[in-house]
Amino acid sequence: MTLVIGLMSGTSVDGIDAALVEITGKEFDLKIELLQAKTYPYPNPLQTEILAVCAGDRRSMAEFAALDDAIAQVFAQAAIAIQTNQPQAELIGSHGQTIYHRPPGTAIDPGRIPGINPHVPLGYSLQLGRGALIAQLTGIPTVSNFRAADIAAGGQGAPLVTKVDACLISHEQKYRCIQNIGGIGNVTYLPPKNSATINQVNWLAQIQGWDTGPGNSLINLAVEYLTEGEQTYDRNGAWAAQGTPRLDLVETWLAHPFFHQKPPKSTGRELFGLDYFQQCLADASTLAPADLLATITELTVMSIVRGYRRFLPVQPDEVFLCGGGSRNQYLRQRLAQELKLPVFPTDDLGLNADFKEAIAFAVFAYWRTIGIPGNLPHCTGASQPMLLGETYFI
Ligand SMILES: Nc1ncnc2c1ncn2[C@@H]1O[C@H](COP(=O)(O)OP(=O)(O)OP(=O)(O)O)[C@@H](O)[C@H]1O
Ligand SMILES: CC(=O)N[C@H]1[C@@H]2OC[C@@H](O2)[C@@H](O)[C@@H]1O[C@H](C)C(=O)O
Repeated sequence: MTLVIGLMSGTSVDGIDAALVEITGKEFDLKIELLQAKTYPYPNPLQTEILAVCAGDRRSMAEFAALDDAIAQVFAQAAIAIQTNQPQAELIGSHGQTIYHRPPGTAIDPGRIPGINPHVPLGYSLQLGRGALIAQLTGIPTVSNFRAADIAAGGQGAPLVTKVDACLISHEQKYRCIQNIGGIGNVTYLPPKNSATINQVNWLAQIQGWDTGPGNSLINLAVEYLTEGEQTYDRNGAWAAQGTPRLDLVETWLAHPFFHQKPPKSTGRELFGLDYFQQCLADASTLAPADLLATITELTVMSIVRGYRRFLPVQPDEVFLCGGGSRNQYLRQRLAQELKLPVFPTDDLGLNADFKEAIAFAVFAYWRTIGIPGNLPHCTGASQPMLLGETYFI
């Protein structure tokens, strides 16, 4: 049994999810017990700084390094706090804060540096909150920078949780989808374990996972816009539920090439952030507030539904939600209606929907120390299974 802390802050940039877990087993016998879990909100000035940098504001390298260390400090504080009245953890797995994500095959600023080809064969993903400082401040060995190894092998570096989902919540007979609705959405498709013909390698090869597009990112931006910053999200989807989605606009927005691209695929705030929201707003300028929110929520719903129909070999028997969007009742209801399927939170499988990603990074750190690869290469597009993360000892 190993006691591990998982730390995650996602694309919503709302705070650090910390999970203290007991881990036993390895892959197919992997078991976790959640001892303590809490979200520690970012201090306001730090959140503002992160959002500004994510949105493309420029900083000097000295300021950038200071931001890296500021994030590491609040992650370390979260790791210390989550152990209150608990036994001391042996290991930390810290995802850090994604500041920038560029999938392979995409290049920016062509020709910005004369004589340099901007088209390189690898993607790029930057998470701040360096593990070295977290290890130093907590006195606990820390694994971080989990996406780099998958990207080095030609992969997207995301979504990574696919293999953790496979090991923890697949079913013997049923086809399951595990849908995360954070800032961005991502799905894990899990065929029944007994469908494997019949060894575990074949079963793993049938699993799929990709980023579905926006989760709550556009919904949050819409609420902030409509309330002039007074509110940051549509609690339980209550506001959207009062509106009617404009389906023609949803269809227009679904024409975006990302939704048509075959997996492996990943995305971030770079694609579904402020610029994209402003384009949506320009299309929807005449809509009443509730209709705007219903329409933007419908985009998340239909991007998920169409993705399943287009890319899955077999439609799921049941869908489980995680991430903050699993608490949006309107969104959940719309998904269930469109999919004509039961949709539950992963809590119903014994896996806390709010902390599943933090738990996953505890598992990745644990796998790193016992030498088990964390990625499913056919899902991320990497050439091979990779040990994920860099370990820092004190
Ligand atoms: N009760 C609720 N009703 C509606 N939406 C909610 C509720 N609780 C949380 N959310 C939404 O969930 C978001 C946070 O989700 P989560 O913490 O899963 O995101 P994240 O981890 O930052 O994202 P990602 O998975 O993309 O990295 C909030 O910003 C909000 O939009
Ligand atoms: C680059 C990055 O941080 N991606 C996140 C983000 O949030 C959801 C989705 O986009 C997913 O691809 C990923 O996180 C999860 C934990 C993953 O890698 O599986």
